[in-house]
Amino acid sequence: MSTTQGFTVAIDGPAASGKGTISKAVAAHFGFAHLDTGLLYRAVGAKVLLGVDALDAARALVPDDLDGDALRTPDVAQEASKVAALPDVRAALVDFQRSFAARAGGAVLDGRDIGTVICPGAQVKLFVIADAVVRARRRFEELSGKGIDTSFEYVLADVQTRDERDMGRADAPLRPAADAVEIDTSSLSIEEAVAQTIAVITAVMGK
Ligand SMILES: Nc1ncnc2c1ncn2[C@@H]1O[C@H](COP(=O)(O)OP(=O)(O)OP(=O)(O)O)[C@@H](O)[C@H]1O
Ligand SMILES: Nc1ccn([C@@H]2O[C@H](COP(=O)(O)O)[C@@H](O)[C@H]2O)c(=O)n1
Repeated sequence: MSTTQGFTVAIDGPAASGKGTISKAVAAHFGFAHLDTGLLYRAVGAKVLLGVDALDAARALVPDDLDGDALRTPDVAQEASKVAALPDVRAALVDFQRSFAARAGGAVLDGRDIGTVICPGAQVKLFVIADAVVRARRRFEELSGKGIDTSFEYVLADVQTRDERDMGRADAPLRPAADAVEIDTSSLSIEEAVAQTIAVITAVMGK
């Protein structure tokens, strides 16, 4: 393939599986733009916690709402996964994600339904998984490192509850696209996971 115009990499997977870390590194490697679509749902969830109606919040979302460590807490994550089960909220966020994917120069989007619903025509689809205890340990260490007061048990419960809700919802449930390549990061270093992903993308670009 001689151009990256409209080249889309869709990376889905359960909570804290490493998809954001991989996406950022891959975007930097290829010079693609990156959108962490979980931030859209987290931003809506954070507004709901402040008393705003979920659909109003989704419709009024602006890029500035997607910044800040305050969106990274387990409480906001839980609310994000509740609002993410509302079809109207999901529908309100589709155009923004598809416009991002279509931008010139290539794009990486990570989330839960990128390969199945948002960008079913993506040139590369990955499904990143890892053991739940490994994921919770990594996320707990990340949050502790940022000074966020939580416990491993609380983080594990957050990850497991969200996975169940995300897989069980009727609209755009978390699942791999039929043509997704699975990457299990349980016993991979970040460098190994990124290298595997770059190899998959490079192989597709060379076709
Ligand atoms: N292969 C790996 N080895 C060790 N730590 C990792 C690995 N991949 C990711 N991590 C760490 O695990 C944590 C979760 O990773 P990351 O934020 O990329 O997951 P995510 O799937 O994007 O999460 P979310 O569902 O919240 O969007 C981070 O602290 C990250 O540095
Ligand atoms: N494409 C997406 C992305 C995210 N969600 C929901 O948001 C929650 C938070 O996402 P993180 O990636 O930041 O963990 C997640 O649990 C999902 O409920 C989604 O539905 N679709």
